[in-house]
Amino acid sequence: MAINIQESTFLPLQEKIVSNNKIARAIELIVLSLLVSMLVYRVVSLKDQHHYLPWLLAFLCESWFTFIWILSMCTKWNQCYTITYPERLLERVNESEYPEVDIFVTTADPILEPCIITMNTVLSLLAVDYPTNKLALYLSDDACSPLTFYSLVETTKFAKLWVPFCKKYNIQVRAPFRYFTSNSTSLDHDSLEFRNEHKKMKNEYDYLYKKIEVAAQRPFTCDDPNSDFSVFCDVNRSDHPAIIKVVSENTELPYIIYISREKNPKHDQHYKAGAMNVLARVSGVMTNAPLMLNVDCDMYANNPQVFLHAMCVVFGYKNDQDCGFVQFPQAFYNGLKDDPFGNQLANFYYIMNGLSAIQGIFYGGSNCFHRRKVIYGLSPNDIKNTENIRNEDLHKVFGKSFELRDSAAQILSGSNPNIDQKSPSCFIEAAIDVASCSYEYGTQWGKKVGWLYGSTTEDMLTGLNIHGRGWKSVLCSPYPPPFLGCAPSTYPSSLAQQKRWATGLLEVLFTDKNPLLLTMKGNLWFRQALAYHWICLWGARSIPEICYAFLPTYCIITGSHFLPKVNEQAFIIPVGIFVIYNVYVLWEIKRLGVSLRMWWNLQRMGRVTAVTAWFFGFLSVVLKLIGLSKIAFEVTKKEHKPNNGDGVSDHCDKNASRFTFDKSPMIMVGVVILLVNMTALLNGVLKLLKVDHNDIWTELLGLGLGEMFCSMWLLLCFWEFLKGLFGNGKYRIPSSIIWKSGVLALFFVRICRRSSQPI
Ligand SMILES: O=c1ccn([C@@H]2O[C@H](COP(=O)(O)OP(=O)(O)O[C@H]3O[C@H](CO)[C@@H](O)[C@H](O)[C@H]3O)[C@@H](O)[C@H]2O)c(=O)[nH]1
Ligand SMILES: [Mn+2]
Repeated sequence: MAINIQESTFLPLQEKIVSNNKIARAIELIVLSLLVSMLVYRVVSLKDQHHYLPWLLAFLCESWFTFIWILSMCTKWNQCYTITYPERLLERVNESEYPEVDIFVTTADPILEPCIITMNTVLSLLAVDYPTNKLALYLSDDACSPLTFYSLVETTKFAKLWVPFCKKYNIQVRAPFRYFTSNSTSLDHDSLEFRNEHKKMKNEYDYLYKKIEVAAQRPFTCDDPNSDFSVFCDVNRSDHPAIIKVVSENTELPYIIYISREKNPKHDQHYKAGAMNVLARVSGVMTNAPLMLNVDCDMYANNPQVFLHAMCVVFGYKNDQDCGFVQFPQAFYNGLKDDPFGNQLANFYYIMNGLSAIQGIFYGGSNCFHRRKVIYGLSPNDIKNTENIRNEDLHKVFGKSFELRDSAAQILSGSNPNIDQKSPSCFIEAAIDVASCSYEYGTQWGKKVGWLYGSTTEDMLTGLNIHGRGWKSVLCSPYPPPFLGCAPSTYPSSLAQQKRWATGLLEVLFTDKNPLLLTMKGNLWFRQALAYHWICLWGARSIPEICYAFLPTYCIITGSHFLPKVNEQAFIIPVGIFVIYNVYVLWEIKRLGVSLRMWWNLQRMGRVTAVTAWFFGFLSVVLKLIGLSKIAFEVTKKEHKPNNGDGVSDHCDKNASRFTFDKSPMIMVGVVILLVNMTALLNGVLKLLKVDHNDIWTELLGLGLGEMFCSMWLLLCFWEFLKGLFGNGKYRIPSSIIWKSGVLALFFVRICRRSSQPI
């Protein structure tokens, strides 16, 4: 794929900009030294304590927090980002030299992931600024739904109008459901012709929308055995043969192929990773493009130049090694104001730019351009001669399909992959073969090649493995945001997502791709390994967070201390940490141009998520490790609000950011923390009321101001839960959960009381 660009005579296609990070580093070092002082203080003053337990626990938790602080500091130490210049690419590289790209879209459930959303993603990708004949779009449908197939067929018809329309008028937003909302349709073209065509497009889209909506409401009939839909008759989504259909081979559009891989309850399906591997193989057989882009079904292309930006990175380095994959950020179009559930990833900014200064951004599962050879397991500089690749070896790695072995050999040897100009439908049989359940047995799929199995965050594991082989990766964040998706819009779905992430991330550490192993045995950089630990330990962080959250109440109830008293000099240390840390995070967030409210939400959700979703993630990994349960990939619900012209309906809905609750036990620890803190505060206040005015200061000191403050802070963090105790309908925490938590809270209080009695 290398093209001859004499770098010296041309301006670069991409540039790495290093940003000044001195102030942030200084503050982080100050916080670190305070954390260390706190630990030292704890060791030194342990002998003066009457109650060892809280002191010891606090010491352990704070050691852990310090460790996490060091991980994040190392990740964020240098900050840089990449900018790309597509106009230079257009000037310099002839369209015919652009590499082919296979586009993968995955969907798993037409109800949780409404077809119309997936189809908008498909349309936005079909219409990108890139030569049509270089693209093939594969839609993987894990639900084996005739509705999805039908929608794709109908969408293809609409695309024949939509794609030329977008290109002719250089439309900026090419997902119709976003385009036809009043705020994005600025009608930049004023001509009568444009207005007519615009109107026509709107009607056609509405028609498509109706058709899909109507089809969703009635079951598919099996009257005509010759119809395209007959294969879907009475199909059981978890037990059916592979269905692969070439929906379009017309040259006006990219190739469009529908895939529903074979499913059989006897075989592990490996969820999304399994789907991705089938996509890799089927596309390998059919089009074998050297690059592949993968997106989640809700991540539509919001910037029509996104492929050009990606090519700037692909062509922008002399060495392929510098760019194993190009990741675009995950941003959301339905993001609620101020991110009440803390799931829009804004606070990742500095971590991401920090990674860019190490080995490169993590693979995020969507919005990523991969090199096929990297996915096929090559290491940098590991281009094989075709003669060296023995057929037997290929067999062991890629499986028995001749077509796939041939195409893989082309990729591995770096020879021009497009010798074969046959159309995809010539390979249906071969494609069905490689989409079968048993195909992977005895091969390296999921182990060394393709998307790796063993974690529900297959993205993290796969990316880690790529970095482990010594590839670097690039984060590219052009404006407007290249992809926009659907963030979970309710608290329960956000919880489920966070739990899946915490589970999958922690699972990564227990595979043979553990970052430390890869640093020792492979080519993962040490600091990159630290960064991987920072993210993979999310689930484990729940334990110290929970312990720490119980300390203030324990101390208040038992009359003991886990923080220095106000009249001690050391009191300044925790106060310093608290103040500096919070002001620092606020400053970080402010620099991103977001509100104070968002800062509060993120900091609050940091506590809440850790003790709820992350804790359950931790538990599921423990259960898996001791062999008691298996982990499933629960798809998050994508909301499609039919826009009635305003397009911003969710933002106007005042209740959208209110917490709703379902029966999930995940929030239980949070409720217990809330209840015990309320008890402790009440306890403290009652004690104060009883004492004499003159003694109030001594009493306050005795109670421990630090502990009282922590307790109050926690109450504020769990404020939404407090509202949930008294809310109505879906805004109320289910009584069963309140009762169970109440019992646990009482139990805790009793233990505290008992341990405070003299033995
Ligand atoms: O059995 C499955 C399960 C899921 N999916 C697809 O996987 C994608 C991601 O699922 P989603 O429920 O949207 O998960 P998110 O948490 O939003 O996704 C993030 O986190 C996942 C790992 O947990 C990554 O796989 C995703 O790429 C990343 O965007 C969707 O397109 C699904 O259709 C499948 O194809 N088959
Ligand atoms: Mn998603």
